[in-house]
Amino acid sequence: MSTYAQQYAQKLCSAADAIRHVRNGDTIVVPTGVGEPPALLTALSEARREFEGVQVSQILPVRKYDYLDPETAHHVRHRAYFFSGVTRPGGQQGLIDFLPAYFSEIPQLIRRGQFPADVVFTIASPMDEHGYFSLSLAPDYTMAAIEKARAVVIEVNPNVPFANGDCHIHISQVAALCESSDAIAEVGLPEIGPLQEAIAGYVAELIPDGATLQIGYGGIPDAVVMQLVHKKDLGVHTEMLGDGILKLVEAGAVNNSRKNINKGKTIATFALGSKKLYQFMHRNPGLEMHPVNIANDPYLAGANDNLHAINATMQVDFLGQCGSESLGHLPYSGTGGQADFVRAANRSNGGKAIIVVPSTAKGDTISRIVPTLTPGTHVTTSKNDVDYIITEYGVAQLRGKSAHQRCASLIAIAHPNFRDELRAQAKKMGLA
Ligand SMILES: CC(C)(COP(=O)(O)OP(=O)(O)OC[C@H]1O[C@@H](n2cnc3c(N)ncnc32)[C@H](O)[C@@H]1OP(=O)(O)O)[C@@H](O)C(=O)NCCC(=O)NCCS
Repeated sequence: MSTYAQQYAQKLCSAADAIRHVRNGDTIVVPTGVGEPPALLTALSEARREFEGVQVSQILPVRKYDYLDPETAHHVRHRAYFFSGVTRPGGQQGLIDFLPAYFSEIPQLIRRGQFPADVVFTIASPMDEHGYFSLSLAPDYTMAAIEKARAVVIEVNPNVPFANGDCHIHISQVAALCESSDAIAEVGLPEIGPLQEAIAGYVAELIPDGATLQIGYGGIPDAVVMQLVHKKDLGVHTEMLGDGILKLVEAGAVNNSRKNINKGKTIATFALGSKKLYQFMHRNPGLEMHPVNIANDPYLAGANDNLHAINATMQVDFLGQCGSESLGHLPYSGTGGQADFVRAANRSNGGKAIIVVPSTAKGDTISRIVPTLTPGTHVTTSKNDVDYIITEYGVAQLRGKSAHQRCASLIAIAHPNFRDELRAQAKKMGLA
């Protein structure tokens, strides 16, 4: 038996035993989305009443674990870097606190000790012959937390791909490990209707052959990629690797040949999609998974010419300020990498920062283009960063434009039912 295999055997235990590395008052850092380790979080949930003051910090939890029970929050409590469907109700009721940050800066906040990281719980691929595991599904802020943590506890699952990049941990760095074999959770592509198609059509017109893409989170960015399958020589430098990007690779639209950095490689920091996507990641020389301080760094991503960043928002005011993460004061998601990639695209030669938004919400009863953001709205993309806003009625290009010009361009792409009212408001505000 190799020394690595011996260490593996010594550290292997049940999930119930592995979680005993957690002490009262600890913060456990868990990777984004499907990087979460279900067996460890289930064991923590079962034993939660035996702990006091433990926090779990994560972006986008996928499964609903019992530790989220508000009755036991003084034992184990979630603290969100970004809300998902399972944590949003708790966030909106004030039961789950959140940590505002740019995704690219979470590793730095962890390294500086401003975001605590005492223990890491992560899913991992099986170990290779050199003693390494791949944290391919989400190296994001997890690699920084591993440097800082007292104990790294991993859940080894044969369904986790062994991907390339800076996403590996050695057996010598692991305090304990357990094994599981459940399928990795799958997240399908959203339904694409006429509205999504219309917005995606405008976006596709702005993207030239040879562009490098960042595709954001939400229904419309996914719809956009379907209209890019006939483009040529596209590159990918993104935060989230999803099935949309896989479709572009399969269609031959992506070859990364015209990137200025990481030529020939697709770059991402977490994956969320189908089993097929996870299999595509396995030992794929055309893909590298990197920590988010690399993947989302605006200077690095923006070193690629023609970087086109496509992200979604929920509300846009007359200056172009985007509220992409809350509904008024109620948290909905988080900043994620939106501002990172808007800034990256603004730095890139020939780049474009594109924000997509349906013109209305709630069955055409609410305009998403508004004179001022709803009080309490968290601003995700600022007026100085915003560039293209696209609705199903067209494109408003805002960067370099005055307040009056921005207001007129945004009203022109608002839903027709709201345009007169918005013009009247603009007059009152001295913007028309
Ligand atoms: C904005 C964001 C939440 C979009 O996700 P989405 O699922 O496409 O969001 P939707 O536009 O469908 O809106 C979500 C819900 O809020 C409602 N909503 C949106 N805007 C609204 C508004 N202005 N007023 C009232 N309700 C609104 C929608 O109706 C929808 O409700 P429903 O689920 O009951 O239908 C998501 O893109 C995000 O979190 N962005 C910030 C992070 C980011 O961009 N990261 C990029 C790198 S991956």
